[in-house]
Amino acid sequence: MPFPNSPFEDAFNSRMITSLHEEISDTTILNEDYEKTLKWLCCAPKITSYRVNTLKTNAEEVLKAIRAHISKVLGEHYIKAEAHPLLFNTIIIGNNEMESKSLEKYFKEIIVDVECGAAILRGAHVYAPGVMAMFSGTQINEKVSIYADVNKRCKKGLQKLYEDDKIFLGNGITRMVRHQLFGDQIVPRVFSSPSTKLRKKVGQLKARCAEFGARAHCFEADSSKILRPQGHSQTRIADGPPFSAETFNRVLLDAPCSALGKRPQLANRVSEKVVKSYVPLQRRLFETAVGLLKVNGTLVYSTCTITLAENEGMVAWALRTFKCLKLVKPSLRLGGPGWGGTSLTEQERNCVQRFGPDQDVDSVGFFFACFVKQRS
Ligand SMILES: C[S@@+](CC[C@H](N)C(=O)[O-])C[C@H]1O[C@@H](n2cnc3c(N)ncnc32)[C@H](O)[C@@H]1O
Repeated sequence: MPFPNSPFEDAFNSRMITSLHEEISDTTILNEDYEKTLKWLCCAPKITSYRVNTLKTNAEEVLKAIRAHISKVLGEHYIKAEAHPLLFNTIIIGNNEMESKSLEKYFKEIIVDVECGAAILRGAHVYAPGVMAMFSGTQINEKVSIYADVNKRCKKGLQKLYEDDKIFLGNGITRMVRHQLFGDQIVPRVFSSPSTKLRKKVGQLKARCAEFGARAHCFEADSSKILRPQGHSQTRIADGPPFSAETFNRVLLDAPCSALGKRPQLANRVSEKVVKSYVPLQRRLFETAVGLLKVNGTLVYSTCTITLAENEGMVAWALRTFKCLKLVKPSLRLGGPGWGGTSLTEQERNCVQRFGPDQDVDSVGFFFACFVKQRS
């Protein structure tokens, strides 16, 4: 089947994307723009950007190494790698534009889940846990065609032709056989608890910071509760949260969000309740962030979603709620203006940056806004 025009089911309430939290909005996003956005979400970005660690090397050196690797492995001019025209530490690698439509299809098929399918479309190899079905008798080093199970109905371990809707992703060569993928018996798996995982992540982050001579203080806390109530004595940052008001010069609130900007999304069955659950959390985190920020300090709010409520809606709410905040326009502009339909003026909509189908850079869908805290 062809790529879908929307990652959502027919019953999906499109107003979840274009309406505001609680308030009624009359968003000016046109139906055709909305449809274009949904189609854009289904396909993979045409580029992948990498930020070069300039403490270790520079973009030119990395670019040379990448180009040499590409030409050795895939042949000259197969994939383009370029320096970003405006960001000195960024490299852009183009997607292989070879049309999967023109590929020969093999008799033996591999069915993968939609998450694995999305990763493959971004250039990943097929990873074993994502495989749902493989013909019985498939040997190592066999040529196979790979499809995504777009309706999420394939039974794990299926060994014959999967007849439900499936999207052709490309061809590959098998490196494992069925019993390695699915096992002969059910093997219990031990999952680490979220806090074990988090501690491991924190340990890795600290080690990376130490490698570059940076001092990092990492704390495990609910960030909506890390502002010390007024009247309590000042503490040192190293002592951990809660922190006193006006402690930080800069705050990056890369907020938990509905992540609807992820690309590609072949099928997304997110519920209305889940999408709506983010704004209250984002508001609580925002309130803490403003409290922790010093006067003249900078706050950046960002999401990787496309909903009006979590993006322009949050900015409009923040400007109404915190009179000390001034929305500023970053000098570098790569994204487009914010959507209409909130109390933001046109000038304010031109201060935020929204990344959608109309930008020169074909990124994932995301949004950011930059504020400076003034003396109230
Ligand atoms: C968009 S991600 C941020 C990713 C991060 N900037 C990075 O580069 O790894 C949002 C993160 O917020 C975390 N989160 C969600 N609720 C939180 C809370 N109440 N306090 C602190 N972190 C929270 C999520 O676990 C998630 O890791």
